[in-house]
Amino acid sequence: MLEMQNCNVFYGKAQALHDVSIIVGDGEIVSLIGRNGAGKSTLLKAIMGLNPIKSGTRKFEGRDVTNATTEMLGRSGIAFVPEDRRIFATLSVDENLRIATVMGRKGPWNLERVYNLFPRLKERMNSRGDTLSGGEQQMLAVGRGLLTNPKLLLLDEPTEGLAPLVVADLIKAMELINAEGVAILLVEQNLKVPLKLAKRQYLIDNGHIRWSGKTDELLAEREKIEALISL
Ligand SMILES: Nc1ncnc2c1ncn2[C@@H]1O[C@H](COP(=O)(O)OP(=O)(O)OP(=O)(O)O)[C@@H](O)[C@H]1O
Repeated sequence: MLEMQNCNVFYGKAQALHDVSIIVGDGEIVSLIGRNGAGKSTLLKAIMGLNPIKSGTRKFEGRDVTNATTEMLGRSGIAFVPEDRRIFATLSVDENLRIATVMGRKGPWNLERVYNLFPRLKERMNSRGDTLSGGEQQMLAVGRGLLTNPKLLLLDEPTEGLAPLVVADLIKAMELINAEGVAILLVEQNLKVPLKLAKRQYLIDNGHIRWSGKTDELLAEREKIEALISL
């Protein structure tokens, strides 16, 4: 579905991604793991067209979309849920969601289905964005992404800083979303959630993909991998 090949990304003169190649197959959940500052958000933004790719290629569903804009990539079916969630503080939960329905593609996800997936959002539908807990904000951000009816959802550290019970709810939600055929590229700093959800993993460090493989291969090399992400 998504194929990034030999991508190089710079901030000014500083190179943030070096020859990064990553593939997400149809309906797959793939994780991108790495410590603080490793280049995870930079790669998600490069996939979404928010960071220019200086050299390398981006393909989506077999088409070369290296030169596509963020809007074009969104219309093709990629949605990005950023780390800071970008909730509209003065709008209610319901208003935050309705705005996404205006921007979205046609498809199976609608307001009712998002409220079914996250009943807590329904309970809080009239609450302002700035009164939500971290977990509620994350649910809202994911719900908003879904309302664009993506084929691929890019999630930047969705469980960071959340209580274990909320993380468990989000894991269930991600499984349900994936069961509906939506592929997920999940960025996390530690292995906990990726090991539960993803069948394949990439490890990024200092802008380089240092390791990639199946989750059971990762488990066999767990100590080495944990050393790479915890330094
Ligand atoms: N807008 C920017 N301008 C300049 N340098 C940046 C910018 N954004 C990120 N960087 C640098 O690029 C490198 C990769 O940062 P990035 O945010 O992609 O890391 P990350 O793995 O997502 O980390 P985190 O877990 O902190 O979000 C870091 O050295 C960071 O300082």
